[in-house]
Amino acid sequence: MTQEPRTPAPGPEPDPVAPSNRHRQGPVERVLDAEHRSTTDQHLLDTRGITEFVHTDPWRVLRIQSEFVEGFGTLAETGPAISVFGSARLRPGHPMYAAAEEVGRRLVQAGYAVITGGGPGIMEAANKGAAGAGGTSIGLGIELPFESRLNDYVTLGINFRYFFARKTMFVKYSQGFVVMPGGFGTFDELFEALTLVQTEKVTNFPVVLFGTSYWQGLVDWLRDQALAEGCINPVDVEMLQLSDDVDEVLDIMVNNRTPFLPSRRPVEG
Ligand SMILES: C/C(=C\CNc1ncnc2c1ncn2[C@@H]1O[C@H](COP(=O)(O)O)[C@@H](O)[C@H]1O)CO
Repeated sequence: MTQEPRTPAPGPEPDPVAPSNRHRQGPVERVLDAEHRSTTDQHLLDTRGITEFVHTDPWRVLRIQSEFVEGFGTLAETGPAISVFGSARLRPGHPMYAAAEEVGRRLVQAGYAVITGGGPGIMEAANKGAAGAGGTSIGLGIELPFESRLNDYVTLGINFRYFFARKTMFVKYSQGFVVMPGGFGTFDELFEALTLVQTEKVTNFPVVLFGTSYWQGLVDWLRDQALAEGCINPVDVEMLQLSDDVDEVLDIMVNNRTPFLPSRRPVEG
């Protein structure tokens, strides 16, 4: 048996573009029937289920982006700053702890904010000196597999998941590096700066190695091996300024003295 087509209900034809059918989804406006109307907020709040996306690289890119946004947003108005690096393991009572505290204090008195990795040891000492002098004492912490937290002397802190985002902040927001004795973490920060200066990604960027007896061996090795083998240029060794004297460190930083300027490039020919 064939079914008769349904006769439309009598009455006026519905107007598909009537104002009541116009529907906004964010900035976009569409004509939609009631069945297809929904808001972006509804989708956001209703949708659950698949959660694996939070462990994928595209999602990580957003987290990485958020670290840059947070870092730039927090530090943009910091004013002049110097980063102080050094061992997480040299604790109060070590002469370098006292020296780092003095460096932090003197930098603040010279008008700089002090930036550290926000951890214990030398980082804590530099933050302590800076905070004690009433200055801006910045700690850029890093998430580690073992418990780590910002030291008690950080007055402005940011915690990072990613080393590379954090390292960008040290370079972007400081005018120079003071590198106290330390281990692999300190070497990483030191060689990051040296590479950026060598490749002219940053200019006028003094790097001082504080503690001649600790660092002299590295400088000698760079000269006797790396330079002798032609892996670096003489100006690359000159980038490193050794000092045991806080006054001298201040002088180098304040006067922005980078000894290899104006041109680092090897003469052609
Ligand atoms: C070792 C312990 C905690 C480590 N906590 C750290 N917190 C923040 N930043 C750190 C930490 N450890 C290393 N860093 C970074 O590397 C540099 C020091 O590393 P090193 O290997 O000790 O030289 C330092 O400048 C930080 O930026 C528990 O005691």
